[in-house]
Amino acid sequence: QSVAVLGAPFSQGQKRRGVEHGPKVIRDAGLIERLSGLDYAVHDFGDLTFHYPEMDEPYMNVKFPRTVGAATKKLSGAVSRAVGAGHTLVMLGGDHSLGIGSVAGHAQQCPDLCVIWVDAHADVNTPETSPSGNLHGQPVAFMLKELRDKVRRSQVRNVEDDSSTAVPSQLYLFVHVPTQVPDLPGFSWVKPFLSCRDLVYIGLRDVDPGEYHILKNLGIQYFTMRDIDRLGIQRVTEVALDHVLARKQRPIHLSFDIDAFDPSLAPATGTPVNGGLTYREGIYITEEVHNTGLLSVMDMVEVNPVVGSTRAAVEATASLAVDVIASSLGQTREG
Ligand SMILES: CN[C@](CCCC[B-](O)(O)O)(CCN1CCCCC1)C(=O)O
Ligand SMILES: [Mn+2]
Ligand SMILES: [Mn+2]
Ligand SMILES: [Mn+2]
Repeated sequence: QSVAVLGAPFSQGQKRRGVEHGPKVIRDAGLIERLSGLDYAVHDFGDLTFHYPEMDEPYMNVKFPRTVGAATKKLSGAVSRAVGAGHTLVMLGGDHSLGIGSVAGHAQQCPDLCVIWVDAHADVNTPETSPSGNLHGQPVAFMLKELRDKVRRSQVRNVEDDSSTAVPSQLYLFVHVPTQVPDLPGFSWVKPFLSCRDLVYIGLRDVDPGEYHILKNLGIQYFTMRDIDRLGIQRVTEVALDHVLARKQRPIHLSFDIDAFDPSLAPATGTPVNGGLTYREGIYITEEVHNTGLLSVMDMVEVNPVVGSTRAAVEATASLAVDVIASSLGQTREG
């Protein structure tokens, strides 16, 4: 089994500088060595380079749409090629807007994939619902088929009129559900590919009102930190995995935002939220994902060394990221 590592030093999905240095600090924390120790053939693809369009004015209050669209398009090609070459892929961010490219590229190779989104946030704002306009809070919205134009047909009953000529019974009534994700400049390449039943969240604790409505209206399965308090991590992980795998075993895309952890463990991140995963809870999730034998691509995003207040804080966050990746790929606590 071979593992590929791909860095995506990208930060335009949010405002804070520094998250583009995520790949470097995670590598500096010994990622390649740790993976080599797990008897994988490890291929380090290095870091992508992104080209920044000169003009990239906000569109509908969305920041840097063309830059994010171009970066995620490039990432999707690289991810598709790596998966197509038979690698299990680790994508190092960079901010979570990269998830659009990572999951889209994976879906090109594995259209029946499921997504496990471990995060303090749902990242499912649309350009209309986003309070910030930052695209790292919107990636999931661009993946979901249920958030795009839907033409629904409902057959109109056959109506006889007095001239006894029946109205053609094939008269259709087109109901046009308003698009919730408009076409952004730079995003024309993104065709929605994921059904909301193939997605599950773990770790939510900071969800915007618009996101909450989307989660509820679409019936998306999610487990908040309160659910973990009530049910415990074992039950939450079991039900979450069952939700996406019971019907059908298929490749897993694990998109892991380091801010899923409590800020005391992962301080070097752009949008920290109190009351996050303990070390053991996070590691348990990744052990269970590994044990499915179905992990195909994982993202490790939002490590921002500039936000970390001290070197120790940065190193603790980067080291945690390495532990999460190694555990997802089979490192065990039992030897
Ligand atoms: C919760 N939604 C936020 C954060 C998105 C975090 C992205 B991630 O990749 O780190 O998960 C925050 C919106 N709030 C900002 C502060 C005021 C209230 C709204 C957004 O900007 O959409
Ligand atoms: Mn995120
Ligand atoms: Mn987050
Ligand atoms: Mn973030």
